Amino acid sequence: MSGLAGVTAGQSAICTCGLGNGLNYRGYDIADLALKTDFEEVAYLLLNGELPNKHELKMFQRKIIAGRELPISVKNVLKSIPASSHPMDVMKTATSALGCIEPEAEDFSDQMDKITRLLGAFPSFLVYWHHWHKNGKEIDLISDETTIAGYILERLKEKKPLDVEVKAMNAMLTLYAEHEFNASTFANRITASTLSDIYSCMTTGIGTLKGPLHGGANEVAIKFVLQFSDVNEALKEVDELFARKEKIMGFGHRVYRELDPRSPIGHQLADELKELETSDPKLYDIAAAVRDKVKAEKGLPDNIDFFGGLIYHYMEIERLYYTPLFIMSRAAGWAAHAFEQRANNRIIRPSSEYTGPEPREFVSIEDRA
Ligand SMILES: CC(=O)SCCNC(=O)CCNC(=O)[C@H](O)C(C)(C)COP(=O)(O)OP(=O)(O)OC[C@H]1O[C@@H](n2cnc3c(N)ncnc32)[C@H](O)[C@@H]1OP(=O)(O)O
Ligand SMILES: O=C([O-])CC(=O)C(=O)O
Repeated sequence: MSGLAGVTAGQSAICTCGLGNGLNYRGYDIADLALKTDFEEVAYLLLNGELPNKHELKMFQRKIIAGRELPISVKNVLKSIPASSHPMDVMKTATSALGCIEPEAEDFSDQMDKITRLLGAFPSFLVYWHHWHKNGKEIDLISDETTIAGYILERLKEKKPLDVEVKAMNAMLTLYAEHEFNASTFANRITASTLSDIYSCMTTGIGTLKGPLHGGANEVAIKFVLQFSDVNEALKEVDELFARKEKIMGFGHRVYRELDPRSPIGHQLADELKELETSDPKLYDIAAAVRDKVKAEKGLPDNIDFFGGLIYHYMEIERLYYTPLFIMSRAAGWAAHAFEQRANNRIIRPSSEYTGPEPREFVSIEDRA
């Protein structure tokens, strides 16, 4: 039970990992959702329990679009965060700042409005901070672009994204949107169980997601792939890592011992993106060779983060922005779990097995050796 492995820590109707084809959101297969919907449909599904009809989707998208503009005080906070900060810390701080200015009602009656606003605001936090610090300019956050995927790409790169990029971004947002009791969702649920506000749930999730054993793995995975000039060099380094018993980020999973059902979709997206003029297809070959060797020799499957890093690299997105993109998607899952927890709440407070000293006499500081 180290790391709570195998412990069922509660009930949830949101997602199953390992049943059916491997991953379902509210009963729908991840492959259908990732390749046949926009992320907004998936976010709506997670938050409301059902897929939206056309009218419901339009209303939801409208609210997200309206959530893109930020209060001046949040913009000022973003300007004051140094360019050297980790973008995950930027996201966490901006989320807190917005929560100070637009707090959630104490009875949570506006919880759906608050998360819809945040789904609009999360991309704005990143693009506003990015352009202020990297290009010295204040970017206009208002846009008619209907999808979050298109908005992120258009505003980050300041040009119209290609269809293949928007398709891949939409799919990535969907693949990352929800994953049962993973560490960040569970942490967010604990915060919800104390009846804290939605911004605190989100910042809890962000802080937990940042670590390289969880969301931060994709940043490390692409760094690993980029250091090699060919497949042989990469495979030699894998042998050396095996010999030193070091972990390779983007491999292994607590739940999926054979296959992460998101990974084949990631392979397909990377395969499509490697054909872009700006892409280096050799990186795909290196990643695929490492994937096959680690699986064949250690039995470890690549998780979504291994090819996830490559997909974002092919879209020419800065490496340290990969995990912030994860927030923009997983926020829907976190909120669905926070709402579910609130609807049937008991504070989450497990027990620990004590391994410290037996009860003993107190010795005052004058008498201590
Ligand atoms: C979206 C996501 O968050 S997906 C996860 C992203 N994280 C990563 O990719 C980080 C790298 N992977 C890991 O650290 C782990 O596999 C985790 C954190 C994902 C899962 O941890 P656990 O369930 O505790 O895995 P566990 O430690 O039981 O691993 C089983 C065995 O595989 C080995 N192993 C697990 N992952 C890796 C890896 N990435 N590279 C090399 N060996 C590994 C472990 O050392 C262990 O070996 P042992 O039995 O000889 O001690
Ligand atoms: O479920 C986990 O432990 C990690 C993961 O893949 C995710 O959060 O998407």
